[in-house]
Amino acid sequence: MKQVVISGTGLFTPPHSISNEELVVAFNAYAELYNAEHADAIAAGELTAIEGSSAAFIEKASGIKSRYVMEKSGILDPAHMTARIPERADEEISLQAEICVAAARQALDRAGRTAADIDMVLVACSNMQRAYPAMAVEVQEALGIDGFGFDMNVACSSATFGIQTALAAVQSGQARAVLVLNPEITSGHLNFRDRDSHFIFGDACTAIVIEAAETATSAHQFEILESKLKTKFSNNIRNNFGFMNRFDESGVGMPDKLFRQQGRKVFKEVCPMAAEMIRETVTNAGLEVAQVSRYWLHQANLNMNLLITRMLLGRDAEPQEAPVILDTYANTSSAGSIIAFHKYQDDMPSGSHGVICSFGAGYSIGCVVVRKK
Ligand SMILES: CC(=O)SCCNC(=O)CCNC(=O)[C@H](O)C(C)(C)COP(=O)(O)OP(=O)(O)OC[C@H]1O[C@@H](n2cnc3c(N)ncnc32)[C@H](O)[C@@H]1OP(=O)(O)O
Repeated sequence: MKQVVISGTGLFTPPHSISNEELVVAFNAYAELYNAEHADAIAAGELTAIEGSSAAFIEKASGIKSRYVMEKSGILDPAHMTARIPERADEEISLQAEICVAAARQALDRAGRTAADIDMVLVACSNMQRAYPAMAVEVQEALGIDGFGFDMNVACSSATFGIQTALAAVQSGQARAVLVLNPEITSGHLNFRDRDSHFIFGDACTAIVIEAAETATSAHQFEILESKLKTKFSNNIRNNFGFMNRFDESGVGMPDKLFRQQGRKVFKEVCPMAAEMIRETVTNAGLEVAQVSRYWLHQANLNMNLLITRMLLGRDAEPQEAPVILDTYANTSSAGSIIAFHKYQDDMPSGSHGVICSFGAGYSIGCVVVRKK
């Protein structure tokens, strides 16, 4: 089988950061406004008052201290509680394509490649800005890539599913090199009025170049040794937003058209599945867990990652074994494990092994075992 490598990665980080403290001030002001506005109904027991949020709870429950967003003032306005980003004209590049291009240029540079070397563009993420044309085709045009592109959505596992799709395309000869992009503007699906989840997500975009090892020239190559995907249906992470919402207008814009989850159930069910998948994929690669020196895990929740590595290693992971980026980026959905991979790979010696693992809505789990060249 043809050897395939990840030859470069890129990261777009949005310009604005919001600390837990800032987010909580906005949420609590919103809660006060809501409670005052509905005081009579609350007193009559018809509505429940909204309780305040707390920065200490957020950090303890999730490990998140801050998050990056595309626009900050609207999110922190208690009377608005979502980003203010004007719609662009059809003639302008769309916002999601723009952040793809920024991340892609970095990844191409790092891979020592140009647009002329890429045959396929995959935009793989949780939320697409529009129904069509495919975001990947707009990115392809913006970068001047000949060939083809398409979009795919496997929620938080979109990047690893994208890597496997790219791997298959290179192995089959469909593409010499593939650009996989994960533009996560998660502030669009996050309900900033929901106390249980208003702190969870942040925005970012990652890019990955995948190509045949025999022609790769990059100084940052990771050979893909094995990749494994799994899905199992669950309603515990769900968002009912979609093109059929308008058929039942009473539901348009309701909270179920945004991200919602049963966080405790997700925690309990997904951690063992992820640990098992990693073990299986490492074994399929002809390795033992002890031979893996780095885990670039999905960055949803610090406690999940601590538990998964403990299940695998039988001890607590050292900080460098499972790098954390969710403290400053929060959960960036599919981009999270790739941000960790992008930021924490240069110190690895040639021949060392690592695992990229994502898990999320679906449920979906993707696991990729790599060896530093
Ligand atoms: C895999 C993915 O990417 S999906 C997206 C992210 N999903 C995940 O991270 C799934 C994993 N789940 C989790 O990490 C956790 O369930 C979290 C972080 C979401 C929530 O933490 P939990 O400890 O489970 O909080 P839980 O909802 O049970 O609430 C615990 C208490 O804190 C309170 N609480 C909830 N939100 C807040 C808040 N913002 N501020 C203060 N207190 C709060 C609750 O009212 C509850 O109080 P009680 O014990 O008096 O009833």
